[in-house]
Amino acid sequence: MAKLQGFDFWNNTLKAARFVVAPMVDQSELAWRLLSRRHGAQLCYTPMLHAQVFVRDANYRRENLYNEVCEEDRPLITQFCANDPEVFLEAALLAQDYCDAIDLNLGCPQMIAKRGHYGVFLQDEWELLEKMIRLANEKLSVPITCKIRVFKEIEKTVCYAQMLEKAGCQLLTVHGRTKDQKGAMTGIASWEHIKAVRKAVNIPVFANGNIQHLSDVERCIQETGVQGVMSAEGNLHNPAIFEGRSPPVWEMAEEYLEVVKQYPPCTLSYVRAHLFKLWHHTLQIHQDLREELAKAKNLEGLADVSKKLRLRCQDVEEREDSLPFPHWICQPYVRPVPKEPVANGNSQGSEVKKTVCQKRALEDSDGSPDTLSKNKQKKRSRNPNKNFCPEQKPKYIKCEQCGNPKGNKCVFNLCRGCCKKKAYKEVADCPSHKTFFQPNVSQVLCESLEKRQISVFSQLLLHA
Ligand SMILES: Cc1cc2nc3c(=O)[nH]c(=O)nc-3n(C[C@H](O)[C@H](O)[C@H](O)COP(=O)(O)O)c2cc1C
Repeated sequence: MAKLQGFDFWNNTLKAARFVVAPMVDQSELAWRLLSRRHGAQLCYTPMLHAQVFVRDANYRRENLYNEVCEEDRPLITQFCANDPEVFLEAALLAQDYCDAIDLNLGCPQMIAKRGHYGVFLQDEWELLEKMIRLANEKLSVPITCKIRVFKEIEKTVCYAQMLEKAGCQLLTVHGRTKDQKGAMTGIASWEHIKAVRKAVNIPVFANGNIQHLSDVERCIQETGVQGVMSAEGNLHNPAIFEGRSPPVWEMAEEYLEVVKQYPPCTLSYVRAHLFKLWHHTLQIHQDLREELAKAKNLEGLADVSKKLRLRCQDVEEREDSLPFPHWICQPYVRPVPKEPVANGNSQGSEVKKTVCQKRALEDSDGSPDTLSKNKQKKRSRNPNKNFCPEQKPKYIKCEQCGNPKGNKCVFNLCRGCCKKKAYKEVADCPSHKTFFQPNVSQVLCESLEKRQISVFSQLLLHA
């Protein structure tokens, strides 16, 4: 049968899915996808998989895709990060029989993506992207889709989307944030950009960003004209988001734990992370259980903590059920508003505007103290004088050979590694690096004493 394309693919294979669970590393695993589907999600993505590792490592393939195959988990899109057309194709060929489409991640803005040269860091390499998508579209039996971030300029974003469509992309997810809107500077996504892309291409478009309630989904579709809406953090904090319900957290937590048991194995750290997100608000109050949750060694341990949280909530519920937003109700995670306005002005979503969300600072941001990433905030709490401004960092004198900082008093003006090599080669000492090759006087005395003792001892033996 001929491969379905664009709207036919969306209508038939994806069954015109409107409610989509985002690809989420360590979080959109099978159990979570199944839970989300039970509560209204119509399409899910696997977490991002690394194409090169997928090709070379059979265990990685089994653990992250093959062993997760399950009838109820369709339609499913497998997402890869890749930067080489051949490798991407090879990985996609190995995955295509286990899913309904292959997605290329062009949105990841994190440091790890920068180092690995993938995700949003391919945003300017149109020729390479064109090649990757064209080859995949030609050779795969399932459609190829892309998930992108926007450029600051709407026109450039539109041209980018058109280029991807022309290369063979059959469905486009547009995350309405730029490459720099990450960590503490996440801010609001621009639906203006998404709307412009929707108008300019002839393939289905999913909008991503600013989705915290079902009302956001409906407004987004109305304002942008997209086919569907993708949620990541909104879904993690309320897996029933697409039902338009805000159930008690324990209902979702217990159902999730049941699914985990039913579909083993599920990595314990994923389960723990889900429980931390679900119970986020309650754990602000019952801080003592936070540590217990962090330290639980197995699924039963995690379930026990979850149960304790439920009992405490139910206890409080009876006494304080007049609270407008009780902490035990699934609800979005509201982050503090960044002090600086976000570059991307034209953003929508009245409810979202009130609850501006800054994403977790997973990636290193290099901003001011107001916008320090979580990692840097932790470092700052350990050392209040820590300075993250690159200009104000102390300047080190460089090793003459490799450019690393040189040892303070190194006699060769080198770093430890280079100094050791030089000292060894030249049989020379560097007291500052404690490398000694020239025997000193006491060493010589010791050695000769030792020799004398040995010879006396051997003579005694001879005469014995
Ligand atoms: C825990 C977590 C993991 C994520 N992993 C991925 C990923 O594997 N691939 C990807 O394209 N985006 C990933 N993202 C980004 C989301 O898919 C989404 O684009 C982003 O969170 C914005 O959507 P939201 O406003 O609904 O959270 C991740 C986000 C979160 C919170």
